[in-house]
Amino acid sequence: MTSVSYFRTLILGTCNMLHKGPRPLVLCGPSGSGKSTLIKKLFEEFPDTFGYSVSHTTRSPREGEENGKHYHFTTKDKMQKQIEQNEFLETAVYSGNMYGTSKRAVEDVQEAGKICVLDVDVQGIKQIKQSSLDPFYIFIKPPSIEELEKRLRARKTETEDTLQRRLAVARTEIEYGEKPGNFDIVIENDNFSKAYEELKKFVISNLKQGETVTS
Ligand SMILES: Nc1ncnc2c1ncn2[C@@H]1O[C@H](COP(=O)(O)OP(=O)(O)OP(=O)(O)O)[C@@H](O)[C@H]1O
Repeated sequence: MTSVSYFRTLILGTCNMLHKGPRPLVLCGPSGSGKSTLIKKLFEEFPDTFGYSVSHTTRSPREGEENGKHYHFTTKDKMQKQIEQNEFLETAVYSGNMYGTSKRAVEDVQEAGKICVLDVDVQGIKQIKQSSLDPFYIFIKPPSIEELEKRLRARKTETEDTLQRRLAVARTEIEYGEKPGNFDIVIENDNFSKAYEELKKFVISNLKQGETVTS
């Protein structure tokens, strides 16, 4: 059996045995480290296997964004109430807007029989560690701050100001990411194909382990 077909079979088996979705994957890493690119490739290769949890936000929808698909658009009052009722795994504030991942959003993916993938910052990781989610924690590390700067400049999404802020945050995030025990695996994204293969191998081998334990 090829690794791809084994992977598909394996996940279905795990779902049936545990009566709930397999453990989610939480990816973390500095802005520009390559999380979105790695996740995109994983979704392209295994379109039926992984699902992204839909985050909540209090910001206004941008053109083309659909409620429930790109985000769950909500109000500050409503989101605050839900946070008080412990309905969120993690929340953060960026540019005055609230963002967060609800427990329901993860369950929706799991109930569809998929592995839930989350992309969160270090603050989110610390909050998720206080929850009962029990995911695999994956840190994506850039080869160096200089290379990170190069990639962020090439991406052309940042102003000089946001770039400098992202680089400053990146230093503390890398320190947290490299601290033993904080993550199940640290993947250095120097060569993209190599980093992707490492991610895939980690996911497959951990699901294999789960199957051995439960069968
Ligand atoms: N191994 C690599 N070598 C060269 N460029 C890469 C590599 N991996 C990713 N990139 C490029 O680096 C840029 C940043 O990657 P990406 O947008 O995936 O980062 P991110 O961690 O998701 O950032 P953010 O948290 O800001 O969304 C992109 O333009 C991507 O194409």
